[in-house]
Amino acid sequence: MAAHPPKTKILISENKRLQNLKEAFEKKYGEAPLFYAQAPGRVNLIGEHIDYCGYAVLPMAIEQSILAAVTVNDSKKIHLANTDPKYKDFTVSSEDIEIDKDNPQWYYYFLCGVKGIQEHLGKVPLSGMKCVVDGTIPASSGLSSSSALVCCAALLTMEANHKSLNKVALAEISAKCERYIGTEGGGMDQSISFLAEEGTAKLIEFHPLRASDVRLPEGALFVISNCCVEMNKAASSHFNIRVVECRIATKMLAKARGLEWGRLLKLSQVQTELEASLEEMLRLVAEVLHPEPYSREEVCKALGITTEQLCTDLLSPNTQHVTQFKLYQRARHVYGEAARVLRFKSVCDEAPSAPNGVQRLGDLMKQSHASCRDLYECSCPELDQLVETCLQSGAVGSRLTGAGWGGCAVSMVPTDKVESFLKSVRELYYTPDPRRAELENHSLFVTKPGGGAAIFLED
Ligand SMILES: Nc1ncnc2c1ncn2[C@@H]1O[C@H](COP(=O)(O)OP(=O)(O)O)[C@@H](O)[C@H]1O
Ligand SMILES: CC(=O)N[C@H]1[C@@H](OP(=O)(O)O)O[C@H](CO)[C@H](O)[C@@H]1O
Repeated sequence: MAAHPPKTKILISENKRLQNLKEAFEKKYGEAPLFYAQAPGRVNLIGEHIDYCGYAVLPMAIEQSILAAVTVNDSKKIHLANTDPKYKDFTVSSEDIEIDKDNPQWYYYFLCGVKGIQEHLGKVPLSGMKCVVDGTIPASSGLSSSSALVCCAALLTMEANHKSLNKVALAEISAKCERYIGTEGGGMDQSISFLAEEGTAKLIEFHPLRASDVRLPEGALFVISNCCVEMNKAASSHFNIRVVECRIATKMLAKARGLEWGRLLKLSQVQTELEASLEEMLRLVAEVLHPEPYSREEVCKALGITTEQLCTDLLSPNTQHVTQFKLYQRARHVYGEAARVLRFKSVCDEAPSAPNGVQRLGDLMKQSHASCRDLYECSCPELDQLVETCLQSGAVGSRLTGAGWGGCAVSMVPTDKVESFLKSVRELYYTPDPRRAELENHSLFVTKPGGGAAIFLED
């Protein structure tokens, strides 16, 4: 049976962040926290925009996290505050949780987690809670700050209501309930936030959800750098447009091969039904789809559906305006990237010192970035410039990580070159631009695989 998130006793006075949070909580509510919950962000090493197509991804948790201090009462009110003054206080009745997709405020992410647990427990009345949230994950930068917040809220709601669930169940509930905010993500972020273990990256596979250890090569470290452009997924339609394009491509490929296309939703399902290899799927894309964008009319004609059916069955609420769909490019990216994840994993599975291991992984990262940039079009000029700078500065591989359109790159750097790499990226990317220079402290750092979500009690 899958394990439950750890519950650890901790000396608050020996942990600066917990100590500061405890003081903020006491100042805000005039009482001491009962317990703390923490959920980490993640960096995805390879496998971008393929989790929602059903394909395996390869992330690791990072040290940065969402941490919350909590007390419980019988008021049925949930009071939320944040250590960052830009996130305003909010109070809501636990019997009346509504999430406004058109206005993705920070507390709605929190309430996604609460609502997910409430529904799982069968709409039982929830305890009242007072919470202060403290986050160290740069927001809207591809390191999963939103999912860490959702996971933290789900975990603390379980604890506040004296219930417990295993990590897999919590990850599945959190992936499902984050969709209340409107983005149709695939579950990578919530899965690694709960299933991460210190010292190892994970191959996360779906249907059923499972995680296996991936031993990273000796002699290289992973460095995160933020291009300093933010992109909020829920406040724009970029992300859901890609989800919808993949859904339409699924239907078109399935119909062309005589499958029951009406019930298929993910590109991986077409592969499973055809019992084909990923290489064969890439050939199928080239045979069936054309590189020119598809109009709505062409999609409707090919599938034999009306525009109304396209809008209600295939488009999401925030993609109703889209008129063109790049099906060929998106499907090629997905099948190609799914194959790169498997190659990355098999290189890692070879002996840690296998010949050219680091170089081969670096090449896969470079190919992944090129595919995200050119086929999936989820990069941006600043992120491309940063990836180039990282390669010039000594990285063996570098790529955007997370949703993209801004945010972070992850680079693999030979351990003995890390110092010169950091110096060079600082000089070439951050120092010349005053805004970037100001953000550099939290924007350029070495990262190692961290542990998953946990509850802390004061010792
Ligand atoms: N420390 C935090 N406190 C409160 N809300 C946060 C915090 N960090 C992130 N968020 C919420 O998550 C949103 C970012 O979500 P999103 O754009 O999906 O980015 P990411 O890629 O980091 O998940 C922020 O706009 C904010 O509402
Ligand atoms: C919550 C959510 O929607 N997260 C999705 C998003 O991550 P981030 O916005 O980087 O957290 O983009 C990646 C792209 O690989 C995955 O699809 C993931 O599921």
